[in-house]
Amino acid sequence: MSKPVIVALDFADDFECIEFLSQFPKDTDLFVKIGLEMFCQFGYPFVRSLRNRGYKIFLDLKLHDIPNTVRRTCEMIAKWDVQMLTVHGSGGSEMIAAAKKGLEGSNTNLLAVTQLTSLGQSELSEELMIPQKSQDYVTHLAKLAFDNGADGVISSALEVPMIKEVTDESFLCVTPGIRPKTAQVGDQKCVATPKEARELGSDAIVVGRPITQSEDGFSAYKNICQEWNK
Ligand SMILES: O=C(O)c1cc(=O)[nH]c(=O)n1[C@@H]1O[C@H](COP(=O)(O)O)[C@@H](O)[C@H]1O
Repeated sequence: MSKPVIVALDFADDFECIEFLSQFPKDTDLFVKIGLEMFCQFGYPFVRSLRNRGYKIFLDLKLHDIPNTVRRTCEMIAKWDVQMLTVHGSGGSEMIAAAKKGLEGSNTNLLAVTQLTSLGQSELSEELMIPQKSQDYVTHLAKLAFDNGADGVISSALEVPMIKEVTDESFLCVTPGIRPKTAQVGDQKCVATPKEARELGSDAIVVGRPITQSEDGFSAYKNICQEWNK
């Protein structure tokens, strides 16, 4: 099975989103990411409607709360038949384990966010006062997630080899911050091309604006899939 290109549906309204999706032929095996922006506006009915179209869903809610609240939230999401869900790894061991417990019996992969790809070393040390080097912090959070039952992490592609080394080959590394050579980097600090991500061992890539803001979203998607799965 080819590894997925997950399309991040970060749209301001559902009409724009549905219009974007209408470019894709019905038989496209689409894997989409629903993030906070769309979920806050359209909630579960939107998730269900995309699932009913046969799309695979990465529900990117980046949960971060006390373990009890996260577990109860995950128990609810476990009924939604989504393929991936995110929590923040920095929520700690108990919170990660509680999320996994909440998802018990479902097919939802639990992914922990390590360090956001929009944060560089200076934000980490100067703003968040985290003394570790960024790479050490990421591998530490990845190991914490692994040890507490997560199925994988969200990280930069550049960090995948280190993460696989401290966890396991089967531990999923899902990587945003993907930019084909011709695309604008924008607010992302840690970027890689689809080819680089593949060579570094990513299990799936998350791509938003290079596809959703393109004149021809379907072609952009196909080109990225081609480079990724070569
Ligand atoms: O959890 C994520 O998906 C995520 C984590 C992270 O560290 N960086 C990151 O960019 N993302 C998401 O990945 C997507 C990237 O979108 P583009 O930068 O438009 O390709 C957005 O939906 C982000 O919310």
